Amino acid sequence: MTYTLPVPQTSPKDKNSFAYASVVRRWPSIITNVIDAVYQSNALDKDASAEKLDDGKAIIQSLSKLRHEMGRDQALPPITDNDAASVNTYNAQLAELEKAGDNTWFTAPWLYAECYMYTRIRSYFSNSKFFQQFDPFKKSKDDTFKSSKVSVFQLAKAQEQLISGTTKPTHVDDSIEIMFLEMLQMCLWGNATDLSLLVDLDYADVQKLQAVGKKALEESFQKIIRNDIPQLWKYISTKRGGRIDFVLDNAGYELFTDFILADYIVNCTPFADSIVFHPKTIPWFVSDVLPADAPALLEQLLDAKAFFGEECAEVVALGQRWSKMFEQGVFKMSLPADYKLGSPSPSDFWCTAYSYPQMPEQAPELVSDFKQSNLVIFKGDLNYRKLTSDALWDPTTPFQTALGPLAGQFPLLSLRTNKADVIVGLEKEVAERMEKDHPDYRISGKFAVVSFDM
Ligand SMILES: O=P(O)(O)OC[C@@]1(O)O[C@H](CO)[C@@H](O)[C@@H]1O
Repeated sequence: MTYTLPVPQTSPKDKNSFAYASVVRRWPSIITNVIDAVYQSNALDKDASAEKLDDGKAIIQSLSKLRHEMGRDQALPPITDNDAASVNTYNAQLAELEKAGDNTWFTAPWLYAECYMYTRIRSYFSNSKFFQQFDPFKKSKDDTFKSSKVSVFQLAKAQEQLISGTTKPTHVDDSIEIMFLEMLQMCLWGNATDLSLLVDLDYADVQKLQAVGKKALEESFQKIIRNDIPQLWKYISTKRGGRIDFVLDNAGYELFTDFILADYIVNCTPFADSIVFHPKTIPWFVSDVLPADAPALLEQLLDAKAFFGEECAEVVALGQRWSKMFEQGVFKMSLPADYKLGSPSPSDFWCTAYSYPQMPEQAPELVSDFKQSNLVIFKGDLNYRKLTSDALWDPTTPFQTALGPLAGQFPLLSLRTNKADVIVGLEKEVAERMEKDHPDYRISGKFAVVSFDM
């Protein structure tokens, strides 16, 4: 049966919302950056044929038109993409929005319009001749990962110490519980610094959010305003063997922290023997992981000196161990590294505008697959927005209520730093205190929630 959401979704119609600020300020600047990436690609390719240069110019023209449309709050036209299967779902949803008169940039639900924007941007590349596999965000992903050098080196050293000489335990003790908690936190805060947010943060903020020392983690523990780790621990500590899935978020530093946690789980706990990582199928929300981003990260670690500009034996060792784990199938990406962007695949659902309560109806094969997993970890803000339908729930609404028909389907954990209006699962007293003391707690990226359902 089709799920009917009991509350409205967030919308830029509310001028006080983060959704509104994002449509006004962030999206145009993201489109400008894509234009710049295409321009640079043409400018740097000294051997480019006139045909390729014209191809790039046509994309730039379409992108400028898109930005103009947005600024004028025009109606969203149906998307035409020669390849992408998900385009039909966008156009069907758009037809429904049109009936309700909510089919312009400032009247469509924020989640729909944002997913639509990335799919529209993708369509220009997909329909081009020379830019079909071009990721306009690749350079910014790499640049930001480079600037995370301090935390990357620190984590690599700690990880090598932790893992070398460890044999995989068969039973659980207090030290595993303490370390597991720290690892989850490290991975959670790895989400704080995604690229689309960098529009609003300065470099010092980013460094602070990436701090991984013991003291920093203790401080950030206080900032987890809903914390289901005790419930998660009760469940996961009984698991032996099998697999855990990560529905990924950002490439670079966040993916590095995902690999650290995954490495720890398979080598230092009995909770799973293998990990499956789920990337996106098209360039998405600026910094989301594409299939090719995982091998690229391994290469960057293997050649740490060239990439980070400094030797670090532990970083290289991590690159070597993780490469081996991929070869052995202990780590696995759900799409191959040579996946052709946008081509039909079982992962199409991730780049639709559907929320996850619609997963049982729209992607039943994903639900069946996840039922085989010990735990599915959803990383980041966008996954949280989709888990909760990006709706205007009262903050004290139970997470399970917001999950709708997804609740109880498979064990799931959301690790999310708060970067959007939606929030659920808070105690009344916490919600009131946050509203009073930190009115921007939903969007600043400085607070987080860890939510679990099984
Ligand atoms: O999923 P992520 O990387 O944690 O966050 C995605 C994000 O940066 O993009 C949206 C705004 O454009 C917000 O939901 C959120 O702030």
